[in-house]
Amino acid sequence: MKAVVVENVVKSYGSKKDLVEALKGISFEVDRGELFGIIGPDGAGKTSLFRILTTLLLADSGKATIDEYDVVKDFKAIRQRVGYMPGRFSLYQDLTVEENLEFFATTFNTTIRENYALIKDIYSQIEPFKDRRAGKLSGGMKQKLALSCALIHRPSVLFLDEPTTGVDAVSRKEFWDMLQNLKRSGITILVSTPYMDEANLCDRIALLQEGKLLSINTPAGVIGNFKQPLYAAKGSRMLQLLNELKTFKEVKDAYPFGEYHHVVFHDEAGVPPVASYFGASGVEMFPVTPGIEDCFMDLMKTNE
Ligand SMILES: Nc1ncnc2c1ncn2[C@@H]1O[C@H](COP(=O)(O)OP(=O)(O)OP(=O)(O)O)[C@@H](O)[C@H]1O
Repeated sequence: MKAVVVENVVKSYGSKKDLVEALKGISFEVDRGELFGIIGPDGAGKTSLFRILTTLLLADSGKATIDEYDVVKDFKAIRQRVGYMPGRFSLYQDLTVEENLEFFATTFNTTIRENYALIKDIYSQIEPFKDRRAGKLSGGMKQKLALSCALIHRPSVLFLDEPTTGVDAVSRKEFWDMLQNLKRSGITILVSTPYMDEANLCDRIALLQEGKLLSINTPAGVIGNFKQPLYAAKGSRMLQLLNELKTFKEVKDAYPFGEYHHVVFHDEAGVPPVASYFGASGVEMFPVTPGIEDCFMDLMKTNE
């Protein structure tokens, strides 16, 4: 049984003149117990997709099921089965940590004690502050409380919409460690993120751009499909270098990447003439292994 099945889901907002096509026919499946990442920049359609799958928004067309329950017909059953941590902080700022958790537990007809074992690792880190109002917590602590609340009814499928956006690097790392532990307890997790480096921590990823899925694969599979030569380049005048690189017919794409530019060539034959031209003017250029971000850039370029 698949935990999530999405078939040709379409969602638009607005009307004719200012129509926004947020999802342009999305299809994918998620296996039970998988940690599945939806990777995409702002506005790609991640939130719309999650809201449809958690029964908070109706799609214009297409079909989706969670644990074989239909998101439209069986919305009540799905609400019992899914946990949802929305992108923006969704907790009651004026309630304390413990009151927030109790509120969510009561909504699902359960108690903190009944499911304490599931949230223990996460909740115990904020439990010393259980009398503090949620609005007074740090970003990382809010995130842990929101995750505890999304888990308190022991969901079968957990949806996390950009859980690490705006959270510091240490808390981000901790958060992903928590997800790996949750995965071990058998929960299916769908997590959206704009951070490419987090893609490597998922079992499989779907790359979403302007409402379209560009690729669905394991992180290694996505990288394995990148076959073109990729080089890093650095010179004394980086903007000029970037513009100049783009004028070569051998260069498929060039974009800033940290302190370097990444240069994608159409094929190996195109590398020597470009490398020797820039080598003569003191530009440093060497081959690099592609990462998810390079693959995403390339898929977007191809998709244009
Ligand atoms: N209620 C709405 N009315 C009109 N347009 C909307 C509405 N909600 C979303 N959109 C638009 O639909 C597109 C997809 O938005 P969505 O929030 O699903 O993407 P996202 O990947 O979650 O991005 P973000 O991280 O910025 O929320 C965007 O262009 C957004 O502006």
